[in-house]
Amino acid sequence: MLETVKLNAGYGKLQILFDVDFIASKKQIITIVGPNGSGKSTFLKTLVGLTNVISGKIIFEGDDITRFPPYKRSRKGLVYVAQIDNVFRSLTVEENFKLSSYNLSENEYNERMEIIFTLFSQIRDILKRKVYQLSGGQRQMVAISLALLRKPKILLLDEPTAQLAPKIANEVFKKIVEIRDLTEVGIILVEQNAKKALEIADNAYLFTSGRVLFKGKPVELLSNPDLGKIFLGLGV
Ligand SMILES: Nc1ncnc2c1ncn2[C@@H]1O[C@H](COP(=O)(O)OP(=O)(O)OP(=O)(O)O)[C@@H](O)[C@H]1O
Repeated sequence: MLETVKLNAGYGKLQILFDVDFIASKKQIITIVGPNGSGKSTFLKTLVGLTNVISGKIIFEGDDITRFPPYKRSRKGLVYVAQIDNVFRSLTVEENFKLSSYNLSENEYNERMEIIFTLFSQIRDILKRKVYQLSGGQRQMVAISLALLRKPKILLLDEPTAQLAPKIANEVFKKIVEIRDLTEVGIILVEQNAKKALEIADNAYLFTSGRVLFKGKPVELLSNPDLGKIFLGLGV
């Protein structure tokens, strides 16, 4: 469904990603792990059109979208949730929803909100609250809900559990699993919290220095002493 072929990309002339071959499908969680600075976020940004592609291809649902502007990719269903500043903090939760849905009919809006309320039942109770009053976990749930409002086919999550307490982080991971199981959405998950993110994944990638060092089943990564210890600090 989404594929990159020998993708080379970076910022201006600075190349960060080298020959990245990658595949993601609907109803799957693909987790990308790797040390700091290995290009994980840059890869997500490249998928949504925020970096400079030097060569290679990005294919989404049969279309070559390598040169598409970001808005076209989003309209096609590639929706990115940034690590920080992913919500308007001075607005209420409901105002954030309304702003993100300006192009939806009332029916479409209500339909999608029902899905969101099913997945995130507590959102109903915080609709009138300003985002800056919410906990980190609630804020992250709102950010993911806003992305779901845009009817993604593939959701790109950049460290959704960053700065969250372990218990709250676990709730976010649970929600990510529910999104996979209850919708058709595919999820590409970039995480520092490698162990947990690999445990919920269907497939895994390990990036180092902008290259794919490993791709395969997460259990192989979790149980590989060299990869786990050296790159992920898993202590296996
Ligand atoms: N806007 C930018 N302009 C130039 N270089 C950048 C920019 N953003 C990131 N980089 C560089 O790209 C490299 C990869 O960074 P990236 O954020 O993609 O890594 P990462 O694997 O997501 O790291 P982390 O886990 O620390 O978030 C780093 O060397 C970083 O300094």
